[in-house]
Amino acid sequence: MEANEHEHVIEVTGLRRVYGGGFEAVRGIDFSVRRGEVFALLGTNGAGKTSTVELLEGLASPAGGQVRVLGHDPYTERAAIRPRTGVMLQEGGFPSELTVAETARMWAGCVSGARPEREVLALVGLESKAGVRVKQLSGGQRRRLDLALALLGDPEVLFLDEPTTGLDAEGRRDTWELVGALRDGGTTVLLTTHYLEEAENLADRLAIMHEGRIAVTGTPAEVTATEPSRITFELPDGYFVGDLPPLAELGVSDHTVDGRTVRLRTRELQRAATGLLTWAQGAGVELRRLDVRSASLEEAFLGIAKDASADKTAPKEYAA
Ligand SMILES: Nc1ncnc2c1ncn2[C@@H]1O[C@H](COP(=O)(O)OP(=O)(O)OP(=O)(O)O)[C@@H](O)[C@H]1O
Repeated sequence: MEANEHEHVIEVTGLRRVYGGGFEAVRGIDFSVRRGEVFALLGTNGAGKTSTVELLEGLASPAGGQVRVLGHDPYTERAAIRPRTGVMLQEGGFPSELTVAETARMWAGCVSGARPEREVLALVGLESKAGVRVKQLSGGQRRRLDLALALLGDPEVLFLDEPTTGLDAEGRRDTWELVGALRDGGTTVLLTTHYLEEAENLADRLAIMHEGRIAVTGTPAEVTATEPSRITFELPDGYFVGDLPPLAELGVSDHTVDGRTVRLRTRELQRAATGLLTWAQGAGVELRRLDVRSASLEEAFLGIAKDASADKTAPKEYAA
């Protein structure tokens, strides 16, 4: 098939997953992932990320709705898509007595057209550990081995379930670089993560799940824009909050005062900051400890999780 960057490689509509005891872990979700995109699924603990990814990987069948991966149903047409996808599970569960190279070789035997194991071990920085038994690897090195195995088939679509859990800061950066390079090479990546910084760094688009539903979908910038920005400063000596220009007219939605420290929240950051600085200049005063910042993905995440608990009916979505 001709590579088309607008092609939806993953399409999920009305997807539901119900476990044996009747618990509905995924409650009708919709999203799509374009070719060559990195898409992150974020969420609170137990939000339903792994339950969703398992449906995309064809490991279980949905209780309702539909999944298409590369145009196929991953459960009933597993044979068609398996050679074109790579899966990194949360727990690889490989025999701990085998060495790293033996594990890769064993796994390569299950993958049609597998790359040489040395090549994938080099990609994840494990070539020097080829002769080491899996049980002697650190937790982070095991995650890297899991990733190497997912790359053996040179997949078009890569599923990464918490790829950097247990990695130190350097290992995490290395994995981000590798995922970035894979994306640049045209690989479509769907990942779950608990690290908001990871999603901010890697994801072209993301969805935040909460209690089986998607609360918001969009680019990291679109999602952070759902939360107000903040301006913090110290009141100049001899001034009170009442001396500032009317805050509502500057687009400030609320403010708090703690001693001399004033904290403003606004969805119109430029207008509020300009108004405040113009006032300070006019008054000939300095706003000490001035800090102006957009919401981080973490603030948006916390705000969305809180809102989603209060209102389960209206997911926010931005243009794909
Ligand atoms: N086999 C199962 N039987 C019954 N309930 C399950 C089963 N597996 C998961 N669940 C429940 O489904 C919900 C979603 O779990 P899931 O593992 O998909 O969440 P998650 O978003 O991946 O969480 P985490 O971030 O903690 O890994 C949780 O409430 C979990 O307890």
